[in-house]
Amino acid sequence: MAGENSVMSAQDDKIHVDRVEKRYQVGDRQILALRETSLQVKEGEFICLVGPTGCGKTTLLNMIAGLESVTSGKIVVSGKEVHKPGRDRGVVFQQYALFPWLTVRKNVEFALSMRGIKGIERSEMASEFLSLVNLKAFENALPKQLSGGMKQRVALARAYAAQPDVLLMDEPFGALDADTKSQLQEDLLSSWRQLRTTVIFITHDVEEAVFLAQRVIVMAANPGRVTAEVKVDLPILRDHSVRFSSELLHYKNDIWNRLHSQRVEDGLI
Ligand SMILES: Nc1ncnc2c1ncn2[C@@H]1O[C@H](COP(=O)(O)OP(=O)(O)OP(=O)(O)O)[C@@H](O)[C@H]1O
Repeated sequence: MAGENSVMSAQDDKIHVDRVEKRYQVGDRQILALRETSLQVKEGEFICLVGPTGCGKTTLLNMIAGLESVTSGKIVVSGKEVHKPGRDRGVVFQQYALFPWLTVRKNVEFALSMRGIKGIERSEMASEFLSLVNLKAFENALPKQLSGGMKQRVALARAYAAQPDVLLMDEPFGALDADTKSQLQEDLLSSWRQLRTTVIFITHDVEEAVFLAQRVIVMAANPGRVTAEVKVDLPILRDHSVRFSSELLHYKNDIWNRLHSQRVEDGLI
């Protein structure tokens, strides 16, 4: 792995993906979805995974979530080997997995109930998380009355309310228009600065990856693998001005070039 930031001590790691491989059997064919892959993520770090379709981003995320098993190697989160899903790891998908029969507030309160929080405390905490994603005014609406961006905000509030140690996000803003997407990116960063959850975020959008991440993991397909890590040294406070800065453009071009040269090297173009 061409890692600029791969020297990290094991005790700093919140997530340690250790020589993990994933194979799927499809009929009499074996698919190597992820070739031996290692990755370390520090507590409170925000990393993005980028790469072409089929490079194993979702597979890797699902294995960290415990939704998929590893074929070999191991994944350790907070010092414990992952064998199944757990409340320490929250997942946010592209499709907002909300309960359609519950109001916005009840959707968020549900996550708090799962943590055993009841009564006034639950109600107050739900209000805080709804304010965090700017949805207080819509707390009594049902999901079907909301736009895509608003539904995704509810999904975020619910994920935050579950207070996972690790937030795993699979293209959560992929289906949104550009304006809503930028707003949600800025909101996500501002919530992350407050909550300091460890985040792994998948995206196809290189600009989104650079804007959000402290480190971008670049992947390639056939077989799925990590080909580079790029440390993003942009200010921790990233607003609109950072989005159009020459520094961001520099990182964006660097990652584009890496993705492009990998495709050339793999004989795909
Ligand atoms: N359940 C499955 N059974 C068989 N093959 C699978 C399964 N899930 C994923 N794959 C294969 O594993 C490889 C990696 O898939 P994965 O969905 O992880 O890629 P991805 O990088 O997330 O792609 P995309 O960007 O299109 O979402 C692909 O070749 C895919 O076809």
